[in-house]
Amino acid sequence: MSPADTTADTTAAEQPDVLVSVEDLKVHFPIKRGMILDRTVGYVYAVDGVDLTIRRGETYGLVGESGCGKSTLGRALLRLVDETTGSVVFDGTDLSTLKGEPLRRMRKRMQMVFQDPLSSLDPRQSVESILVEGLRAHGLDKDREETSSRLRSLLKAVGLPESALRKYPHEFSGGQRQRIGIARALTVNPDLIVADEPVSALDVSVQAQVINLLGDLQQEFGLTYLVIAHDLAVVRHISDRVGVMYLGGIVEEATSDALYTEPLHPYTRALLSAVPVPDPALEDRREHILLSGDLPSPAAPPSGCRFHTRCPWRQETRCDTERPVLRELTPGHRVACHFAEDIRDGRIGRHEVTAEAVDPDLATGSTDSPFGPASVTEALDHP
Ligand SMILES: Nc1ncnc2c1ncn2[C@@H]1O[C@H](COP(=O)(O)OP(=O)(O)OP(=O)(O)O)[C@@H](O)[C@H]1O
Repeated sequence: MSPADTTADTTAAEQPDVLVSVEDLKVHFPIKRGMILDRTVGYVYAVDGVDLTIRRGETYGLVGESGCGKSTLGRALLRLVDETTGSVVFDGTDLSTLKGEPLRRMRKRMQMVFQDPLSSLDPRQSVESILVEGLRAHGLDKDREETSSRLRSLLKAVGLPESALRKYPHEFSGGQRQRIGIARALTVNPDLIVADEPVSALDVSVQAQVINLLGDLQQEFGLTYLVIAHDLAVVRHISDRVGVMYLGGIVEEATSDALYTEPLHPYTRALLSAVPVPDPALEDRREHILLSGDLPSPAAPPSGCRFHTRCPWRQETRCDTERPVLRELTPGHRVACHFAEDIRDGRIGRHEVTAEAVDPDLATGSTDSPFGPASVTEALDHP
């Protein structure tokens, strides 16, 4: 472990600017069979060893394919699902040590915004009663005057007129409904908001408005966000740092700029190469990595590196048997990949990367990144 790794790993929980610190978090759901005996016949390894810190006032974006464990991780941060092992420390308190009233008080500081505002809002309740319910759950609805002025200022903050209070969810557009969902999360003055696919059910133009709103509210209320999305463009816009998840683990984490301009993990590069770009000239020049095969089942994850079954850089034996650790390869940029580590540490010289190490049908290289694709392309072009 490099000195940089040690610093990042040991002091995260004690740093005053860290709001959430997750250590080796695992959430394994039992798979049950049998009508009477209800035997456990296996587990879904939804979250399988995640280390993560979120700083105060930061937006951390979490991306990955459907089923990789993003929502489960988000829910585990809020203790909406119990961890199997590992810890979630929120503002210095290990959440697993709390129950009853202390847990309820802590939960008030963490709220969730959901993907589909229509299904997350009760159609029989007016906006007023939806918002008051949020306050009531935490005993904040005692004073009528205060409640009413709080509701009005919340609506103003999310850009809805006061008349919205008397209406019902079906009377609003998708974007307006998401504004109501956000107002509901804000009723209790949270520190952290976990937004799970907050704009993926909305039209593109409305997505931008809601993303801007989240940014404005962050400034106004000093919020910290975990934004979960499968759309890399959404996360890029809104996030300070981004983590890429694959089969229960984070495989790469960096500032938004670094991740999008210098992705180091082959999975991240495959995801980015699938994002359409508007300029056809750029499209021809950029890297195209097609991943072979489907996402393996989280109930039977591959041994060693979880990504090895689809990886164009797979090193035989090592990647099949050793699980790479998320390490800092360049300052602030953490990657879990043997191949990327070997290049960084000079164990694989750029000139030594052979066609056998890179399946040319899968990875066709590019000239964009100085560390990743460029090194592979250079090596293939100059054996
Ligand atoms: N309560 C549960 N019981 C059993 N399995 C679960 C449960 N919740 C989630 N899973 C499984 O855990 C895995 C990860 O699911 P999760 O919803 O966290 O992924 P995701 O990346 O958020 O995907 P999506 O974007 O489709 O929601 C999936 O295989 C899912 O079926």
